Amino acid sequence: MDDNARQASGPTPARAAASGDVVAVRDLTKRYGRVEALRNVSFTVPAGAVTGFLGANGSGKTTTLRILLGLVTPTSGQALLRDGLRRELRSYRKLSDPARTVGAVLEPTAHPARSGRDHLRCLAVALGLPRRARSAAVEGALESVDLVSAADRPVGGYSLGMRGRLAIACALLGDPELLVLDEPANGLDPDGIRWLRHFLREWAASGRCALVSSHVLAEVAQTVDHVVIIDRGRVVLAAPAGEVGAGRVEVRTPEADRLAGLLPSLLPGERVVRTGPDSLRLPHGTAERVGRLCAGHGIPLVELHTTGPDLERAFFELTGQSTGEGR
Ligand SMILES: Nc1ncnc2c1ncn2[C@@H]1O[C@H](COP(=O)(O)OP(=O)(O)OP(=O)(O)O)[C@@H](O)[C@H]1O
Repeated sequence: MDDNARQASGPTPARAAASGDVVAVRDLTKRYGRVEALRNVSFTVPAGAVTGFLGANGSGKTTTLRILLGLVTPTSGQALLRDGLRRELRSYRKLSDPARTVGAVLEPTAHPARSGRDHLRCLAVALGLPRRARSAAVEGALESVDLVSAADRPVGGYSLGMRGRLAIACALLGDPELLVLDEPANGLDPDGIRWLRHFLREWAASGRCALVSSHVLAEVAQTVDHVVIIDRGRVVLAAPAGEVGAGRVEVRTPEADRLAGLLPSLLPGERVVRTGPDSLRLPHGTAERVGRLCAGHGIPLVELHTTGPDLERAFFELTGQSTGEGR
């Protein structure tokens, strides 16, 4: 499908931006026999934002999301959602209106012989949507994911991207405040990933929020406002995306010892990290001062460069992955 055509639609801008947290995960531990899938996992998901839930395969993302959705019981701890009607945090099973609170895609499934529209109609009944609201909910969801033109075709003939979009349409049916998507970019082509990013940005712009898991950081890095990074069942970072992986200045010189000795007095207060026998790392914004300092003291520079904020680098450092993994 033409990307511009896809971008013309998106979630309906309906709600005023909400505030506060819509998810609070507190001290979640889950053991499967000897396997400790989660240990003391805690994080929150803010309203009106896309939160990326990132980690390598087997790090505990799906287990966390399944607990959040009441599908798995934790060994200890809590996973709470803001109840759509009562505006207080509750476990999924105690929500007064689960479909309006959270729409989720964990494992997309649809009967291959059924059309996308029929699949959504059946689900609208199963969700208990009022009869008079069902048709509008189904058509609205189809429009939001750009599937109107393919809605009457059997799902068996859909591409992977179309199936992914149908799964998101299912999650939209109850008009939820929160979308929970487990690895939605899996198997998507670049066009499909672009569509997903745009969809999520529009979704957040309409005042709602999403919790999106991925083991491939590059798929979601441009889209997320907040990140929660999980590694081997433990949260290693939870922060606004802009604060993760702050930029820095890398310096390489055969006279690194001499430079390191001069820096504290000439750049007071700046943190200097010795990264190797001939290399140093300084905070973002120090490059010009370091360059002048080296020129003034006759210190030869082999390399002086600034890197921008880099979520990807932070992700790989925190999870101990090499940059080639998971791609
Ligand atoms: N039902 C289960 N029984 C036993 N072990 C399980 C079960 N479900 C998950 N695990 C284990 O818990 C750990 C976390 O798995 P989980 O599926 O939550 O990770 P994930 O981050 O979602 O990984 P992926 O990206 O591969 O889906 C893994 O070691 C996994 O093997």
